[in-house]
Amino acid sequence: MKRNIVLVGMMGSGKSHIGRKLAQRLGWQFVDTDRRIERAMGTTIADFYAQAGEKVFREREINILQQVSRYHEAVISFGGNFPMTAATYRILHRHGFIIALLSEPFRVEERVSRHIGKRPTVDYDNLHEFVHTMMKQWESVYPYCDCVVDTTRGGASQIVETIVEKIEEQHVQFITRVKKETDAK
Ligand SMILES: Nc1ncnc2c1ncn2[C@@H]1O[C@H](COP(=O)(O)OP(=O)(O)O)[C@@H](O)[C@H]1O
Ligand SMILES: O=C(O)C1=C[C@@H](OP(=O)(O)O)[C@@H](O)[C@H](O)C1
Ligand SMILES: [Mg+2]
Repeated sequence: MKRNIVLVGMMGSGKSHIGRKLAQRLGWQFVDTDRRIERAMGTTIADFYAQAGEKVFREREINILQQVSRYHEAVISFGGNFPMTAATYRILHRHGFIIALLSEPFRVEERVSRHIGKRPTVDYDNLHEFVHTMMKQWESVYPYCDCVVDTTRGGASQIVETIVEKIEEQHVQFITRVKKETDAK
């Protein structure tokens, strides 16, 4: 039995966008680790990253994983460079159905170019090469994910339905949140 759905994968694959829509479709809560960090730190990811540095940023992401991994009925989107180590994978996999999103390089380049400055680790001067390297890194992670979904084409609603179908095909069982009487009020 799983508790939640986690979305991982390269930047620009649509984790935040699709994650929100998937949560709406399921009537679940949506958590984006970037938004959590921004709320906790009272600043943007770009500013926090610039001030605190990569090591502290990754520690924050792992800390959020520890906070949210036991949530029920939540769709949780992680950052595109979230450290997928044996230790973080164990936590993700224990409670979460892990969905990796991937898109073809041209689409990733197009999407990450929309909000320059938002993603602090992107090398915009060598974007093509940067995306290629990022894809290579993610390739080794896909085999460990419960399902991989291509988000190059199709609107969000279509991709969400593909994900729902895959979950049904795999007969994934989720522990449902115990509804309190006050929920209905
Ligand atoms: N299926 C899609 N169709 C059209 N636009 C999309 C789709 N998925 C993502 N986008 C857009 O691409 C950009 C990057 O998506 P985002 O969800 O932030 O990706 P990630 O969180 O994986 O970096 C956003 O502007 C988003 O609205
Ligand atoms: O790890 C990183 O360097 C980041 C990845 C990006 O995640 P996305 O995959 O959601 O774009 C971005 O949102 C975040 O601000 C920083
Ligand atoms: Mg995102």
